[in-house]
Amino acid sequence: MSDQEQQPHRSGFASFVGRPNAGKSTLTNALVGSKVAITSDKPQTTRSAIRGIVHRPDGQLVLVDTPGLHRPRTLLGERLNDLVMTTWAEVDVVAVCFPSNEKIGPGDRFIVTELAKVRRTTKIAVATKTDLAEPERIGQHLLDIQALGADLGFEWQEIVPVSAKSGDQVSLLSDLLVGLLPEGPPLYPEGELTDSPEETLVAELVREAALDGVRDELPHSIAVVVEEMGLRPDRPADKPLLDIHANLYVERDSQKGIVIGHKGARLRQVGTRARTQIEALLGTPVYLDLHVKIAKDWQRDPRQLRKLGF
Ligand SMILES: Nc1nc2c(ncn2[C@@H]2O[C@H](COP(=O)(O)OP(=O)(O)OP(=O)(O)O)[C@@H](O)[C@H]2O)c(=O)[nH]1
Repeated sequence: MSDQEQQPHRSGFASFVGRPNAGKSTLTNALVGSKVAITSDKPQTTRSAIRGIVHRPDGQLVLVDTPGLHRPRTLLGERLNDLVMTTWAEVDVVAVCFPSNEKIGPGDRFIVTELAKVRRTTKIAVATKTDLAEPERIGQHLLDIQALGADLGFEWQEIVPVSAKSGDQVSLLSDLLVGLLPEGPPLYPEGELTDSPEETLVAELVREAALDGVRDELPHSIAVVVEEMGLRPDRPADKPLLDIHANLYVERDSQKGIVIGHKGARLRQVGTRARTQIEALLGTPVYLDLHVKIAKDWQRDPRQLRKLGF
């Protein structure tokens, strides 16, 4: 037997956290090797806890993708922060992402201050987007990250520089994360990339398509709910068609106009883009029926929030 075969199998959960746009979703995708978490140039696109699963001979790493933590201003903001804190206490490892091309700021400090309160969980730091920074700058960044931990009274278990774009150090990060998990058998069947319901993934892809190119204030006001999803009956086995009916919720009439566009042109683009992504994900031709609805001030209304799945 080689050394590798004698190693115990490990399994557990890790969560990437960090301020908006820190590169958490992209890193999740790079580790899992398939598009399961959405990415966007717009901050705060990750709302649901979508998990990607890394299957390896020596371990299984379940990645829990949480929303960004930020100072709450609405009821939705508070719910999101609660969700984040609960997740941190439940997972084995929290990996805080600090983009290498940006200085550590008050947003990072806020997150790490909150994380420091969660005692049990192993904390590591990831310097993301190293392809966007010079080596000297990365060196300083790593020192700053270490100092931030020390300042808040703890030591990072690891500090790892990574580029999800170029793939540099991604497999090292995978090794480190698996090494930090407890011994145990796989938690999910092999081949499973995510345990989120397909509806959640579909809703996220529609939301991603709807966010593309819209004004900065709009992203926070869009929610997508998949009302119905199923294979169309009476289709030949070799020509399946998946029917998806989804509602795209905005808060105000003016936002509805923006999403729909002139004579519906923008909504058609959103539909086409989302459909292409969903087909690629599920491997089935899709008929996507998309409607825009107004849920007035849904971010502040508990009943609306529950209906929209928060
Ligand atoms: N050059 C480069 N860009 C990256 C890298 N990782 C992420 N990005 C880009 O940074 C932006 C934000 O990445 P995301 O993965 O969506 O960031 P996030 O932290 O999940 O963002 P939120 O969901 O808003 O919290 C996207 O435009 C990515 O393409 C990287 O390693 N190198």
